[in-house]
Amino acid sequence: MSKQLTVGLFGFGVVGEGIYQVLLQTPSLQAAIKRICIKHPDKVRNAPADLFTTDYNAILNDDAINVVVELIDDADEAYKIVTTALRKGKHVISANKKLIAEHLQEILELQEQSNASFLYEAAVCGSVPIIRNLEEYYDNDLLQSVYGIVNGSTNYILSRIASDGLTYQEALLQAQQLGFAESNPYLDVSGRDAVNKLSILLTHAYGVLAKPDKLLYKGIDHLQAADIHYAKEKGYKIKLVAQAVKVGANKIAAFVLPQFVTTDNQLYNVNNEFNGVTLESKLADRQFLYGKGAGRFPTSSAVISDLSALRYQYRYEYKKLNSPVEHTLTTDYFLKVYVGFESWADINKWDFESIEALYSTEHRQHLIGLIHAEKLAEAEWANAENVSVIACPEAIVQKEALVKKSLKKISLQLAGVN
Ligand SMILES: NC(=O)C1=CN([C@@H]2O[C@H](COP(=O)(O)OP(=O)(O)OC[C@H]3O[C@@H](n4cnc5c(N)ncnc54)[C@H](OP(=O)(O)O)[C@@H]3O)[C@@H](O)[C@H]2O)C=CC1
Ligand SMILES: N[C@@H](CC=O)C(=O)O
Repeated sequence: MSKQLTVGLFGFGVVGEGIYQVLLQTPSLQAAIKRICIKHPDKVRNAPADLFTTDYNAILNDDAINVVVELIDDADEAYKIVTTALRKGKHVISANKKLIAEHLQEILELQEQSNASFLYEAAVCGSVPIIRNLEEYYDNDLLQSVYGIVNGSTNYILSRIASDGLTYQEALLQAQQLGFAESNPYLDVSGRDAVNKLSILLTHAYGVLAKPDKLLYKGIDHLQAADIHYAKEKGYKIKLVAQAVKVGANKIAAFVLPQFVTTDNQLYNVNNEFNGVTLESKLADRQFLYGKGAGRFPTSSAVISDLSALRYQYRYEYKKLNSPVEHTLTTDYFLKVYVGFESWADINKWDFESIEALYSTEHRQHLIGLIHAEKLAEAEWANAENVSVIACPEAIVQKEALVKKSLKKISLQLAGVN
């Protein structure tokens, strides 16, 4: 890599403008932005007008630009930019988890051919250096689980509702105003952003390439006041948790669900836009990474770290994709879940292996039961607006444990459900 990094920047929004400001104030990085490509030329910008263009080729065809930093909010256009830049042999840094999760395999092949680096630390957990940690430090055979809060907006919303009594709409609006939410916040609240990040984590943790739509996920958009109330009563917090957990020899259970978190779980104290990831490994036991997961400067810090890594020709080696110990995803396990609903017609009780508790009030009911992960993933009822699904604190129940558990199981009849 030549001494000077000459950067073509795509996007001048929350993160793009942050990078511009940080680079101006950090000459030691020896990285200068030569052009900035944006979408709307008429917007007022806090930077000289002659830097801006709406023409991709002003960056992609400029041989003096050796690094493309892609920070736009349109994953389809980002795909075109990133793949063209790699084909042209430019190094690429991106924060676009949707693009990465959906196209990683193809981009890896391109990267191989072009010999350029493609780095994306900002795409998962903002300022928290989770990707490089998984890539460089943890062996996939020793890593038992990776679980945590990987979306800042939903954590902000849930925190503000629980601690300040904001409504869901008020809290979401604040997350948008503070620059945490995606341009389309449905990506955040539906759990899609978190599952995109989980898909990326699976590659770096276990060498598993899994498209996000193959993974079980639910968001926080169907939670109701009664669910928040139940959590408070029990002393829990509700968090949107992404998990990749070994459930058998080289088999990984991976999903994103709202979850009741107990006070002894480190995630309990991860609030607002902060993210936190717990890594469990055979030798080290439990380790915890914590930091801001969204916002202008936390996200910029990860992009800057990638820029500076280019100085020493850093590339992800994807060692675990080539590891002799191959890990695969499984959906053959059970989940202990809380399900809130209005009437029995809203759900299919026969999908549950067992129901161990049932509570009814005038307006809303909820049950706690065991359901096979595949059944939960396929159940249409579980996506209905008036149905909330929340994982219990110890969510995963393996098949082997179920045999013992069934001795204690309270049947549908005993729970009063016919
Ligand atoms: N905000 C955050 O905390 C984090 C964001 N990210 C990711 O970073 C990326 C950027 O997010 P953020 O800065 O928040 O988004 P913003 O919505 O704030 O900014 C998006 C920028 O992209 C530009 N843009 C959109 N489409 C095009 C296009 N076709 N060609 C050129 N420019 C385009 C917009 O141009 P214009 O200004 O003209 O409208 C705007 O400058 C996203 O992928 C996001 O998921 C990742 C981690 C954290
Ligand atoms: N919208 C995302 C931004 C960072 O990835 C989030 O809230 O986490």
